[in-house]
Amino acid sequence: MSATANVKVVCRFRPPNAIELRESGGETIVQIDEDGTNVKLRSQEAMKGPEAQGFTFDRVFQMDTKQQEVFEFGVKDIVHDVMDGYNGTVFAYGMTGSGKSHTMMGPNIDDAEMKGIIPRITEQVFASIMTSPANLEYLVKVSYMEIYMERIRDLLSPENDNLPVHEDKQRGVYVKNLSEFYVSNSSEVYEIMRQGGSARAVSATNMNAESSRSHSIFVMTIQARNTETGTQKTGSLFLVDLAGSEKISKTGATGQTLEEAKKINKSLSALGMVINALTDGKSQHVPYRDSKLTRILQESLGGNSRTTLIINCSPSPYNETETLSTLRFGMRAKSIKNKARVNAELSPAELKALLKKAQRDNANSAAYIGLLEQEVATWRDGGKVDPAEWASMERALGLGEGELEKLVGPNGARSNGRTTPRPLALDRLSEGGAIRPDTPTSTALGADEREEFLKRQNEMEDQLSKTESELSSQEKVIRDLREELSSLKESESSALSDSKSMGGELADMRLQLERLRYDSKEAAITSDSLKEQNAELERELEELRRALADAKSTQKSVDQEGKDKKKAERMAAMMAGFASGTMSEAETEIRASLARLEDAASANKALSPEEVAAIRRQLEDSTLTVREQAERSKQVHEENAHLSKRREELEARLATIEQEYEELLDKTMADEERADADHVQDVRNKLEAQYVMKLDAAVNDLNDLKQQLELRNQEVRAAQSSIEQLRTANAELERTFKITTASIEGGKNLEAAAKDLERQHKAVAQQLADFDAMKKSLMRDLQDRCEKVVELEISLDEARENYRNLAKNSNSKTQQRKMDFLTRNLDQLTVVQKQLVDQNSTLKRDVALAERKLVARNERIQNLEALLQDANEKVNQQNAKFEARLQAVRERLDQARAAQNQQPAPVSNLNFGRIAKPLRGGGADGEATSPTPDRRASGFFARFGSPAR
Ligand SMILES: Nc1ncnc2c1ncn2[C@@H]1O[C@H](COP(=O)(O)OP(=O)(O)OP(=O)(O)O)[C@@H](O)[C@H]1O
Repeated sequence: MSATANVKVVCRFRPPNAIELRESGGETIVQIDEDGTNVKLRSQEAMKGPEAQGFTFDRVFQMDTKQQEVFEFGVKDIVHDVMDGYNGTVFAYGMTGSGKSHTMMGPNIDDAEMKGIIPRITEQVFASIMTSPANLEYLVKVSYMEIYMERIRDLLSPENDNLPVHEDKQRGVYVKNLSEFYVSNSSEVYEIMRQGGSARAVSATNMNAESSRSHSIFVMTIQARNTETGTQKTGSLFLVDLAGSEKISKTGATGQTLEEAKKINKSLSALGMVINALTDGKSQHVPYRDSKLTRILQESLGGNSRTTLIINCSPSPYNETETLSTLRFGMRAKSIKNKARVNAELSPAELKALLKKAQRDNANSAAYIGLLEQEVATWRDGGKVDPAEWASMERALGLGEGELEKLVGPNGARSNGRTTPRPLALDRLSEGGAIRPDTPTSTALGADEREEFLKRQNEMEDQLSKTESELSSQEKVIRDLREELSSLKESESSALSDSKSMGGELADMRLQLERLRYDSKEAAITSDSLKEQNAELERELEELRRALADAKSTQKSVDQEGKDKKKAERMAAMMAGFASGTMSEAETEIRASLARLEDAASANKALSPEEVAAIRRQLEDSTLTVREQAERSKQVHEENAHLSKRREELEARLATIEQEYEELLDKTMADEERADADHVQDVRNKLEAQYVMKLDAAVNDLNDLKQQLELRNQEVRAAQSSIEQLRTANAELERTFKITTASIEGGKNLEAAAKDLERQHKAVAQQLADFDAMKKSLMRDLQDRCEKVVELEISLDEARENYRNLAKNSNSKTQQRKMDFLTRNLDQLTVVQKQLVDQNSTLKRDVALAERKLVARNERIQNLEALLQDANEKVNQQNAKFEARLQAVRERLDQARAAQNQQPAPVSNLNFGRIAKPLRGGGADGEATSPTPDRRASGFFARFGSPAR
């Protein structure tokens, strides 16, 4: 039931790929002989030794070999073996991108032309079941796993990571907890392949856009049960797509891909070591346990398996080194010897027969032992036993000489020329029970010890796997955390850099703000200083004005002094005129009367009544005259009052004119200060015209007034002289009256006359006193008026002088100088004022500019502050996000920690394959010719009590 056979090795070259075409222009270095069994690379021609002849394999496939052809020659037979209860292995080996996956699975499992070996095997299995005898019932189950980063992962339940490898007496080496799906047709297998394939670890490298980063192992277990005999055979087919060996320099692997490459290369080198140990003929120990791959393939390499190795190679010189290495690997593997046997379980009847036989054998052995013990006892007692009497199985069984040999054959055990055959039933039993090859470690152990060893080993594997799982989940958590941390660090660093740049901007802005504030302050200071300068200049201007006004007032006071002098002179002249008045006629008459009275008195003679009457008349006349004069004086007084009023009006008008003149002059000066020299002349001309007009009017008024005053003066003078005359006449009369009084003392008539005269004299004296008082007041009044007239005349003269000065219009040198001085001053003032105005306007412009800038900068500052606020908000938001992410990471960490202690339940999207579906042989070799669904599933229905059976 067992047969030793070498590993079958086939070699397949693929067409050059794009990189090779680019690098080597499609050149190939492969020579395959006509038999299609030997391949020689170009470099081998120059070699010496065995490799110079090339490499010989069971078959070498050209670049254009079809998938079907590879299947037909390479693996089709294995399908039959597996269905007969043998284990089978097909595995593809080669550098990355050499076509392993293309060969094993194919680019598309639904493409009849391109589908690879695994789908074809699947179809072949179900086709074989269809053609197998009807008394055979099959159960087909599949598993799909990968070894990724030295961890076994169930591709049909990817959450089952890091599964442990176990070994026991019955099953040999197997993966514990690997999910198995019962399948009843190719479609279900394809579905499983698709699902498992989608879970595989694949990455793009420089050498292969879809590089397998794991070793994938598709396991198909076929259990065939003979429904008649109860015999059961189980064959497992391992379809292995190894990850490709790769040169890091070529694949450009980095990071995780580099880690994967390291693990891939390590496990492939472990495979190479196992093959070396198996083939060098010296090694006592085969290092199966050095990697998960070799551990799983333990049965396939040097064990209970019929194995085919497909080495995939590149034909291009670009990959010649790798191809040579692959070919050498294939050559070494070719010499591995496997001892495949049928994995059969005996039926109860067979077991019974065997038991019976064993019991019989046992009885024979007991008889033989009895004979031996007798012989031993004789020998021990010092006796001798004749050689013909020696105990033998033949004697124990009562057989004749040589009959036993005939019975057991030449292989029977011989001891000291005695045949001691091993019981056939035991052989058979031991064959059925010990179907697994012993592991190197356990070969030296007894059966019980070996079992104990395996049990212990499995426990340790479980622990190891658990620890590895924990470690890996810890590593995953750590990796995740590191990633989170790095992303958080990145975001933190970006936030920091943002914050820094914003801080920089903020600092810049603050600096700008500071500078602006400083500029603004400076501008304010400059503005203040300019204002001060302006005020200073205005003060200077004011002082100049004041100086000008002082000069004017000084001029005025000088003029006033001259004016006062002139006034005094004129007053003296005017008053002198009043002093030399002529006597009036009445005064003369009175004086004549008085003279007569005095004469009469001196002559001491009495006056005649005529003379008294004459004097009386004269007195009455003089009284009348005095009255008239008083009346006249009153009128003059009234007229004077009227004139005074008029004069006051004129004075007021003159004052107004002067004031206007002053204002005009000031205005002109101010205008002159502001206006150009041309304007000064215009204004001056206008002023002169106005002044001349007003002066003419004033002169006319003054002339009128003067004339009137002259008339009044004359009248006053006349009245004064009459009064004087009357006074003199009155005095004369008094004197005369005294004389008359004295002369009348002698006569009574005279006494009365004298009394009467006395009364008259008193009345006249009274009148004269009144007249004197009136005269005095008139004189005072007159003096006042004269003063005013003189003042008016002086004013008039001044006005005239001014007028003349103005009329001369700078003809006067003094005036010219004054004008020049004033013009210079005015020019200077104009220049200064212009400068000030310029400065002022420049300053105003600057201030306006600075204010505008200030406003703009304030706006910018506000904007920047708003930006800053935004940035702060963003930073806060980022911080909040960061916190939230940190919290999430913490939660995930907690969850991961909590999950560590819980074994995840297998999850699969596959909604079939969990219940065994036995398939009945199609009966092509038996009574039935065409399979029917009922027949195929008969076992299933039988098992679940279906009425179909
Ligand atoms: N015999 C062939 N004919 C045509 N194209 C092929 C052949 N063999 C491989 N290829 C193509 O070469 C590329 C690489 O093949 P594949 O992925 O099977 O390589 P691999 O050995 O599995 O690589 P890796 O070890 O990196 O997974 C694929 O695009 C595939 O279609």
